[in-house]
Amino acid sequence: MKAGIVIFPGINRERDMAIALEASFGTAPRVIWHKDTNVAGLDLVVIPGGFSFGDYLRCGAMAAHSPIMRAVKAHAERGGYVLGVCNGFQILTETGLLPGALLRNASLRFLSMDCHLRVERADTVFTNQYQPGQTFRAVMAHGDGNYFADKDTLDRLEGERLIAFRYTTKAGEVTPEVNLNGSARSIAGIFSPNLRVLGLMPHPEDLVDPLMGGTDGKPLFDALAAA
Ligand SMILES: NC(=O)CC[C@H](N)C(=O)O
Repeated sequence: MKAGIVIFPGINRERDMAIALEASFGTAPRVIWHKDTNVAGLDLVVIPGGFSFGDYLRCGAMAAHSPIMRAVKAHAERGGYVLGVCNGFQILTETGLLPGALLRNASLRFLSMDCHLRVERADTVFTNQYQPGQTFRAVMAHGDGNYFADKDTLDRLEGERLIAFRYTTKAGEVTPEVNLNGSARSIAGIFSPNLRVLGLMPHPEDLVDPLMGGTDGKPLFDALAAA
């Protein structure tokens, strides 16, 4: 699978994402500037985290209108893979590739800390190297990670099994105490209906090497590399 990373002004997590992808894929991802207009030849488009356009207006709202996003949308409509992490997830919701929105954290504070994610389904190209129901450690670093969608959308996401990850305790329990940003139904990440677009707030790329303090995020990149 050939991967590329899209960069917008203010994005700052592309190096970490490139290192994580290269460690699993064996080749460096293509780097694409937001003013480019095509993603031809790529199987996977990754939108990394950061502060695109300084988080002005709303996180991800301006990036969603960059020229490259038309090509990313067409790529997704053709059945291509897309991964959005943190600001990347926000950009995917603003683009309409994933439903809902990421609101200001319930505490109104920027949260920078470890969390545990429960794997809600492990039969996807992104998650098949985890076990269903398994928890893994990830790092959150965001001001606007409070996932919101209306009740019908949340019911549909649950009914169609499109919730990828939930914030839980290490033992896998959903509790309000560990849903630190206040996300609806403790949702940390969701899939598109064809399971080829994944957006999540915490950063799996932060834990892909023992030198980083853990490798809990590596199975996600290994799974993509093996697809
Ligand atoms: N690490 C990130 O991508 C942060 C996303 C966004 N700037 C926020 O604070 O919510």
